[in-house]
Amino acid sequence: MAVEPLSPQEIEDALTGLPGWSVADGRLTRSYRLASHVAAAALVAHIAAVQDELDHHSDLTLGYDTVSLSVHTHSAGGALTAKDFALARRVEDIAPGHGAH
Ligand SMILES: C[C@H](O)[C@H](O)[C@H]1CNC2=NC(N)=NC(=O)C2=N1
Repeated sequence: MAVEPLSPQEIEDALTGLPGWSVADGRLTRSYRLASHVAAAALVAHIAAVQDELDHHSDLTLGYDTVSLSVHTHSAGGALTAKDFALARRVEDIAPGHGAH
């Protein structure tokens, strides 16, 4: 399925519904802080499952007590698309259950 790049206005509008997320170097990105390394690793595993479900994958980085995501859409030439924002919204849904903030 072809997925279209979002316009700058569409990106701005989508970001207003995603506090904590920003666009850096053309990628949609957010970092979370967790209570421990194991808690952070559990969030990574949960995000990985969501990404497989959506068939859309971020660069996902595990730190000591942090998890960072950075995503754009390869199949749209690296543009930001609705798929990136759909993933961000799903991650926002699950992150609080891991104590992420
Ligand atoms: C074949 C498979 O559907 C594609 O490779 C998917 C997998 N995950 C993906 N993730 C991201 N971020 N962009 C893509 O274009 C993409 N394409």
